[in-house]
Amino acid sequence: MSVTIDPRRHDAVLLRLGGAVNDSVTLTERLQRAGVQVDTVAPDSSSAGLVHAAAGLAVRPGRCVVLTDSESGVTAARSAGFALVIGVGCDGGDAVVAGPGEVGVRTGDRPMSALPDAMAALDGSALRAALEHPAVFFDFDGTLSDIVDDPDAAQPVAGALDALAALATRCPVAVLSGRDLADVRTRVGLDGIWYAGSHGFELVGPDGSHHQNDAAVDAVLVLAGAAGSLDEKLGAIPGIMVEHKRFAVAVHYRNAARDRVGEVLAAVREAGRRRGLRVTTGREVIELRPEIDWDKGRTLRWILDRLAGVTPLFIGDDITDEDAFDAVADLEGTGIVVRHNDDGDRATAAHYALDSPSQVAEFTARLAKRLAG
Ligand SMILES: O=P(O)(O)OC[C@H]1O[C@H](O[C@H]2O[C@H](CO)[C@@H](O)[C@H](O)[C@H]2O)[C@H](O)[C@@H](O)[C@@H]1O
Repeated sequence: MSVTIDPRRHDAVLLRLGGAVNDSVTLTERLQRAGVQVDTVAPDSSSAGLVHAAAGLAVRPGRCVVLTDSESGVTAARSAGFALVIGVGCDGGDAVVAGPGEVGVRTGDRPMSALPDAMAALDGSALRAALEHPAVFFDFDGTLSDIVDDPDAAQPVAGALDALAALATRCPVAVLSGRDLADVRTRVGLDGIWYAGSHGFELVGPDGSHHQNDAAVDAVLVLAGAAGSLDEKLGAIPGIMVEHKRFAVAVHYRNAARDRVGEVLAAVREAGRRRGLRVTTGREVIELRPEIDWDKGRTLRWILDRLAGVTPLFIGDDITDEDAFDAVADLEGTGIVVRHNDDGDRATAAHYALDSPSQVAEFTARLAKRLAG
């Protein structure tokens, strides 16, 4: 089973190894070169010990990997909600490897803070070629809308809808959201653009045609069951909110006490394993989705296949937007990340950055003007 540590999702790796494990030094060097911290913990570290070690690196378990060669290590890491548990020759984790040499490390991303400013690139000549015939894709939360404590209160920032409407008269425009399709469509409310909900499992085209990923339909009932039991199990924890969407279940912990987050992450990961669902994470949220190779990157490609002669530009802020950044990079398009601090100065595959949803609205208005000639 191949497994890759991804600096966009993982800030650190804890090595909880009892036996002499070959290649752990080489893995440590590869991780450090990619900007991922590494620490060695005692081979009998408990859940609390692992959490303490992560805290010592100023890293949350939800963004930390544990590499362990014992079942007790797997159990300890899992029950504390660690992001990825890799077993060296032992089962029960998210992946099993024969040795650290088999663990891949993604390279080539940059911290958000190191990216050039997208507005300056638009005003100068850097984006000229890329924006000759663009199709522009937007994420919703954290991109068109400020992040707020109550997911139901999120609205597009001032100027965003006018700018989107102006842009849509000049080029294809799409909003690719993790929200339910009906939810994001209502919040944006513009006709004549593409909308994708639940990270792309369901879409509506500019002509109103509806599309869905048929392979995901079987998971709808499973997701409903998971939403119900997670609500029962976690709903009483102050600050936890379970959002049930047609093709996903999001468990929000933005408003929960920090010392309750580990058990929430662990419970959602366990539910995902038991029900054969995929687990993904976002800004103070952990989600279950159908176990299908489908995401915002695939969705962007699917839409592009139905448009002719355009170059994609994608603007997003979250980990789930990184799939779309990978896709646009592949397609020689442009990725713009909206900076934030929920995951520290995390790595991203985007090419440029903006500082806030208000800047996204301003960028979009300027782009619409530019395309109008
Ligand atoms: O892909 P997106 O359109 O960005 O959707 C991602 C998730 O956004 C929402 O949650 C996030 O925004 C909330 C409102 O600002 C915030 O309270 C929460 O902490 C964020 O995770 C939405 O509720 C989720 O369903 C989306 O998956």
